[in-house]
Amino acid sequence: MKLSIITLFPEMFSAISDYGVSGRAMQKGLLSLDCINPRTFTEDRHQTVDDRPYGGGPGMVMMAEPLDKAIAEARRQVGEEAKVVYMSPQGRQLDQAGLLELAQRPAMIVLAGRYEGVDERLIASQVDEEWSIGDYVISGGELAAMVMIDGLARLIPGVLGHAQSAEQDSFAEGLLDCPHYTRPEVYQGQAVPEVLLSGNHGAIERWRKQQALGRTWLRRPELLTDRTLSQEEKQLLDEFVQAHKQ
Ligand SMILES: CN(C)c1cccc(CNc2ccc(C(N)=O)cn2)c1
Repeated sequence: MKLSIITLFPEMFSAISDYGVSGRAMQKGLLSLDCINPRTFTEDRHQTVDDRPYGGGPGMVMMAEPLDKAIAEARRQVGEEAKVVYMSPQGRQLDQAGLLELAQRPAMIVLAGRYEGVDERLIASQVDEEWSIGDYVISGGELAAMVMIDGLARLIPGVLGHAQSAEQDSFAEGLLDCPHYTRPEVYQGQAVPEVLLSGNHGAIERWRKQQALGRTWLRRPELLTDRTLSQEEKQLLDEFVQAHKQ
């Protein structure tokens, strides 16, 4: 996937280009990231990219023209058909299903706004989709863009080895994750659940599924209403609930 990011702070993106899964995806050429700074397209001495809001009110608004020119340059880089995505609290809430959709795209232009937002005329003329990482405001769209890019990077075929594969992500199944354990077998007097040491892969798979269902029921029951449970899953959850109520 070819990504072009419109941002006043390109250096921030080293956090995903220089580390981890997203960094490796870029090294493997499975993901490319290029940042374009709207300040490059200003003509005044102060390189002005923001100004006070019409109608008054706190803060500043990003001006349309430098962004328009930056997006035009981005289109030249990643192709005219790339969608322009704007990170904002007013956007569609990002979830694992949304990441799967985004990961299918060959290219994308991501607009990371600062201040109180962007001139609405730019949004109306250039933005295809608004996405939000959650119902809260942070100081800029950059961290939101990096969260989204990190999440979609691991879903790009070939990025994760089969050993880490994202298909088995519990969230890919609409459930919370099961508990995980590693050495030592006993830590501060707490032993690893016997089943995980049994080598019985069927029992281990059932236990993990039961734990994922049970923890979802305990912590995020609303996720279960959107999900039809198989007969076996219903049984596993009932067993968990009975044991929980003892
Ligand atoms: C209305 N307003 C303050 C605003 C509008 C647009 C961008 C920004 C930049 N900050 C962001 C960006 C995204 C998210 C998110 N939840 O994805 C949270 N904060 C702020």
